[in-house]
Amino acid sequence: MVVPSTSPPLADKVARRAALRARRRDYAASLAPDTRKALEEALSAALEPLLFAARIVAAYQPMKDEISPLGVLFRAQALGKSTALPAFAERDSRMTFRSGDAIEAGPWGLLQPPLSAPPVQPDLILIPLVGCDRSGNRIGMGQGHYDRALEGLRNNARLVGIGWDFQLLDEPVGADPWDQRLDAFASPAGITEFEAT
Ligand SMILES: Nc1nc2c(c(=O)[nH]1)N(C=O)[C@@H](CNc1ccc(C(=O)N[C@@H](CCC(=O)O)C(=O)O)cc1)CN2
Ligand SMILES: Nc1ncnc2c1ncn2[C@@H]1O[C@H](COP(=O)(O)OP(=O)(O)OP(=O)(O)O)[C@@H](O)[C@H]1O
Repeated sequence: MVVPSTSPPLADKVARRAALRARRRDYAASLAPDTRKALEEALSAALEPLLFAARIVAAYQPMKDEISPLGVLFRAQALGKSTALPAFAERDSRMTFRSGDAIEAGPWGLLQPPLSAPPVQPDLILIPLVGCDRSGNRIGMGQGHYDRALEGLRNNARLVGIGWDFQLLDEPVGADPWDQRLDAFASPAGITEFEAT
C-alpha cells in the first residue's frame, strides 16, 4: 500500500510553489533595471486610488525577485498616510505590523522597523505572494505568517496581493482551512477585484 507522506492538495501546493518561485526568479532576472522600474511605477499608479480611503497602509520589504511596493508606500506617505511593515522577534514568532522605517535586520534576512515601535492595525495591507487564483486564494512562502497575522486584521482591512502580472493564476489554488483569501490582486497591469463569497 502506498501511504502518501502528505495530502494531495498540500503536495500540489508545494509543487506549484516551487514552480512559481522558479518562474518568479527567472522573470525578475530577465528584467532590465529600467523595465523593472517602469513596472514598479505602474504598480504604484494602479494602487494610488486605494490609498485615498486608507489611514494606515502596510506593505513589505521586497526580496530580490518580488515586485517592490516601496514606491506605493512613498506615495502613501506623501498623501499623509501612516505606513507599516512586518516585523518579527524570531523566525517563528508571530508577525506584527509596525510603523517606522526598515532599519533593523529581521530574522528572515529582511530589514524591518525596530521592535520598540508599537504594533499597528493597518486598514490596507499589500501582501507578497508566490501566486494567487481568481478567487483570491494565495500561495505564499509556506510559513503561514501572513495567514496567522491576517486572521486578526482582516475584519478591518482590505487585503491586496501584489505581484508581477503572471502571478495571477487562471488555474484554481486549493484553499486550506487556514488560508486567508485576498480581496484583490494588483500588478503593473492594474487591479483585479475578487468577488466576495
Ligand atoms: N518580502 C517578503 N516579506 C515577507 C514574506 C514574503 O513572502 N516576502 N513572508 C511571507 O510569509 C514572511 C517571510 N517569509 C520567508 C519565507 C521564506 C524565505 C526564504 O526561503 N528565503 C530564502 C531566500 C529567498 C530569496 O531571496 O529569494 C532563504 O532564506 O534562503 C524568506 C522569507 C514575512 N516577510
Ligand atoms: N491560523 C493559523 N494557525 C495555525 N497554523 C497556521 C495558521 N495559518 C497557517 N498555519 C500553518 O502554516 C503552515 C503554512 O501554511 P501555507 O502553506 O498556507 O503558507 P503560505 O500562506 O504559503 O505562507 P505565508 O503566509 O507565510 O506567505 C501550514 O502548515 C499551517 O499549518
